[in-house]
Amino acid sequence: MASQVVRLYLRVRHTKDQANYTIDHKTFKYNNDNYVFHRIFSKETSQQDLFEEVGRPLVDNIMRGINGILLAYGASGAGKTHSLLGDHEQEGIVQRALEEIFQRAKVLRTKKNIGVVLSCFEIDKERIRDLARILSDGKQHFGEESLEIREHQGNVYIDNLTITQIDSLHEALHMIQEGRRLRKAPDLNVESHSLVYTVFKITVSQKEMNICKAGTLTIVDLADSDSVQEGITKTLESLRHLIVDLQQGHHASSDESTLTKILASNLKHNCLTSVLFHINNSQDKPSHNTLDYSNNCYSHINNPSAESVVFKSQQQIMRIRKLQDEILDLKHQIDKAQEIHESKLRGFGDIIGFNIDIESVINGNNMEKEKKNIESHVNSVEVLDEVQIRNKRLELKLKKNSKIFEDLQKFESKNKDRNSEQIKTLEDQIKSVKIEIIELNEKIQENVRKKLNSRTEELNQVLLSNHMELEEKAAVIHNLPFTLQSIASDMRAVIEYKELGKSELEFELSKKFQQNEENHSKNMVKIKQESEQSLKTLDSKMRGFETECNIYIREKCEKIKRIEKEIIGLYNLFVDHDRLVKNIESGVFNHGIKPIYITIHDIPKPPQREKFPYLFKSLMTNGVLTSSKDNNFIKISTSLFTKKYVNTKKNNLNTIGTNFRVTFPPAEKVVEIKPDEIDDEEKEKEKEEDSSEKSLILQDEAGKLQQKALDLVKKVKLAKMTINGLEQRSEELDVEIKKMSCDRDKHKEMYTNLMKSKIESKIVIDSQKRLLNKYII
Ligand SMILES: Nc1ncnc2c1ncn2[C@@H]1O[C@H](COP(=O)(O)OP(=O)(O)OP(=O)(O)O)[C@@H](O)[C@H]1O
Repeated sequence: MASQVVRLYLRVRHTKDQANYTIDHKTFKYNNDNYVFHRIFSKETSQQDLFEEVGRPLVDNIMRGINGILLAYGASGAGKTHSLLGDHEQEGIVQRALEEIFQRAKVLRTKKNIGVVLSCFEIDKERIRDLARILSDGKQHFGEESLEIREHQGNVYIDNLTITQIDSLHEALHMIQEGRRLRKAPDLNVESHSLVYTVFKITVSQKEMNICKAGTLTIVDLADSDSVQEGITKTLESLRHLIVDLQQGHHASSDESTLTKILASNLKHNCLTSVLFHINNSQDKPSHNTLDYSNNCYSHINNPSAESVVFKSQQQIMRIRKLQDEILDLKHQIDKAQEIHESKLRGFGDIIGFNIDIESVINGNNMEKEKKNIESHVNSVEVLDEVQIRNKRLELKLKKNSKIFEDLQKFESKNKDRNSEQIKTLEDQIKSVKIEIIELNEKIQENVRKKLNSRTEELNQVLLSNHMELEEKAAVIHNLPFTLQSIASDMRAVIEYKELGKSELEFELSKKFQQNEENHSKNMVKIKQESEQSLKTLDSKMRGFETECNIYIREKCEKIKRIEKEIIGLYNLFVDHDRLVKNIESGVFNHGIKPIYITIHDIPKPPQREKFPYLFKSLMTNGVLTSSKDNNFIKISTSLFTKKYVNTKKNNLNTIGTNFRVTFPPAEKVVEIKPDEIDDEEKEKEKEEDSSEKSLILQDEAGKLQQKALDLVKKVKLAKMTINGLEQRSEELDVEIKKMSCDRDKHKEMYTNLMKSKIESKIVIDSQKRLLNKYII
């Protein structure tokens, strides 16, 4: 039966100085409770010390072919991963164990065939995820599917798990590093990997002659012990049962959880299980889960007899090996002694001339008979005494040796029974390893076959495509000289064309530039001239306006003066006229019935017409006065001339409103009223009326003049506006001139740009020339 040893350790992570608990080498005291461990590691314990105490015994065992399990237990952040994997400054137990294994393997490889295989996976809610799936492209991939646990002839194994043959420490560390990196979403959710178990499995196999032994070390970074997740508490509980069962020598029930099922494969054979509990003292109260759990385990394991089982069997193995060596040594000694004895007997027989039956002497069959025979023959010889003494000594030695031999045979047969059990277990182990190896081989072969097939297919395809490509390339190469020749000729043509184009371009550019310059200067001159001309015209126009205005104003002033004179004259006339009118009215119109005849010459119109040309003209145009063709009568139809000139016919006097129609009767019937007969008063009245009429006309005239003056002002304003417009235009012209100078600058810039592009195109042409030369070469 396989023997088991369980060791419990505690590592306390100190992040606080004061704590309400004390620790010593083996006991953790919290309030009144004592928790005992095989060893407690405090803050002073370095990673190396931890490895020496916890890791090295496990490494020693797997190098002897004894399995090992290391479980890191504790709340999240207590330091489980730190102990197992460490950080970039301080490596953990896993790396140090691998270092130790590879160091030992290096020494052992001179005598033995050593193989190290590594696998890492994690258990997340009872699902197994392979962390080290290395595909053909050599990259580490994250297997998403859950792997299955299978059993074959009592051996538990994970189907399809990547088991990597590791040849160097560097490879192993790289794989551990990758496995650690690939743990479930470590970057996205810091706490997520506290809920999964990370497992690293290291198997070291050794083969010497036909003897093969292998030991597997399974290292588990357990999930957060404080987690209330049902799956985790269940697994930890089943693990505790497993540990306790192992300690009590019961059959370990491993069906409860995935983890315990996996561990069971290690526990089938001799196994050393170490549980490293972790506590972080930053919490005011240490994690009771951890302490209670450890306490539960410890109460069952503190039984030294159990621990001694494995050591006893180890001692036995050592003792057996020692005894076997001793037996071989003794056998060798006996053979040597026999050889010496034989040669001496032969020498002695030669001396005494007696043929001794050496076989019988050695076998001791006829020892007594031979002795007597010898004694009877050599009694007389002194030498015989010496021979006898020697013989006796030899006899004694022989007896002693045969006794030892018997003892050894007895011991061997005794040990044989004990060894047979050990050998049986070893054989079992070898068988299981062999099966594993065969399965692995089969898997590897299948994988290799699949990969080979796919690779061959790929290669065939590649070959086919390469072949086609090569053929295409060959065709291209075949046509290359022609293509190159045509390219060369094309290039030559291009260069020639470009050179031509270049000179043409240069010529055109310089021509354009010159043209631009000329146009520009011409434009400038033209604009200048135009602007000067327009300014001059404006000036002359202004001057013309001014003189015109002056003349007009002068004329008008003269006119006004004349009108003033007229008004004065009219005023004088008015006085006479008024008097005349008054006379007429007093004589005839006061009652409106008396016929009055007025001869045409009484009307001052004809003589007045020349006298007051403006006034008459105005009266005529306004329809105030209308004369008949024969000048026989004058029609007065305006209110302005009410009661001024009245011609009456007998019984033919019409009065229409304030207007009077004056009709001149035929000559024979006209009663001539001579001017002398008209009263002075009437004359005065007439004059007055006339002058008022004239003054009105003059007023009217003055209004018109005013109107004209206003028109003139308007014209002046218009002229001013025109001047302003012209000024504006000249400003605009200034702006245009500026713009033109800007354009000139732009043209200059364009010219420089064109020159630049010319240089660039020259460079391109040169490079193409060079390329062409290359092609030609
Ligand atoms: N003894 C120690 N010395 C120095 N640093 C430590 C120690 N123990 C833990 N740490 C640091 O504390 C942090 C948390 O530790 P770690 O990740 O090992 O805890 P954990 O128990 O594995 O937590 P989880 O279960 O959440 O993964 C890490 O940064 C680690 O480097």
